[in-house]
Amino acid sequence: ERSTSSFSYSAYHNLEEIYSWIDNFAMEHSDIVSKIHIGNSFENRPILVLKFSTGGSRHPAIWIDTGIHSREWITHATGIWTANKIVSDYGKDPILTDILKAMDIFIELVTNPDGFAFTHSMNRLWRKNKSIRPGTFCIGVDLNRNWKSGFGGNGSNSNPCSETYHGPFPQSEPEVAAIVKFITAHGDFKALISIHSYSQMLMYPYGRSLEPVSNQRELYNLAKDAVKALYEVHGTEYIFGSISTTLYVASGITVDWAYDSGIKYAFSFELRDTGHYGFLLPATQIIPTAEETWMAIRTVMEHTLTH
Ligand SMILES: O=C(O)[C@H](Cc1ccccc1)CC(O)(O)C[N+](=O)[O-]
Ligand SMILES: [Zn+2]
Repeated sequence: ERSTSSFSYSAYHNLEEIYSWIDNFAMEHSDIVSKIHIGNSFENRPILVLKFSTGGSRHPAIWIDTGIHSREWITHATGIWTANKIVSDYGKDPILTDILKAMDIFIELVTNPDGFAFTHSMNRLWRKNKSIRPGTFCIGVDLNRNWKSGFGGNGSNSNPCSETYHGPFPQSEPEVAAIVKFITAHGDFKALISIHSYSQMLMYPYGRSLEPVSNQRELYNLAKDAVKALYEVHGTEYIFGSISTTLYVASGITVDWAYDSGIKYAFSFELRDTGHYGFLLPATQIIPTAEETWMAIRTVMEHTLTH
């Protein structure tokens, strides 16, 4: 009996439960799934990535990260359900099967493990990582402001006590540096999807400026198609557009770094809801959220495969 079949995909789980699920999941699906240890967090927890591959040495790749902000629990839960969806649907869903025959998918489920552990132990609304440095008593860097692209610009803060503190220098945080090292060494990522909550938005670069990216029209139309596919599942309405024009200016963010590194299909999701529950989204909404989000993710993946 597979231990992942006793795992509840409709409940929130703590770090230990997720890490043991990752181990079991990779073992039980070893034909297509492998677990990669890409580094360690500030408090020395392992940073783990699930790789989905049907073989081939040089497949172009797609990156998905969840939980970069630790309080956004719906994102880890959605990522876990999505991982299981991929192994369940491979060989059955022709679109996914085509994607996986040609491309590899990498999912980092707990992108901020120290912060995530802290949301379970001490502060449910913790956002940043848990790094500490001389000169301040305030803890943590906003990992979605620590990337090199636009580092230190508007929409990030140099005050270590700020929730959007960008850190002392780009990639100062091990959680960011590990991803940069992995994606750069791989060298053939075609798409990146960084998943946040909440607001119900699908966004693309830039965050650091109002200037449109070169393939803005393509990204706009892809986001429109993805949001439509999402809506058709449960009627959830998303807005979409560039980060700076749809939400606010934010600098040093994941998707701007990805785009500037040549990943032309870079997106950020803001999952459910629009503020009623916010970060405290009830577990009853995990599976409906994951089901609708999958349709948008699959739309982005399919476009990446065919363009
Ligand atoms: O400010 C943020 O990093 C996200 C918005 C965002 C998401 C992706 C790229 C740039 C900004 C908002 C959130 O998901 O963190 C929710 N929040 O403000 O806590
Ligand atoms: Zn966030």
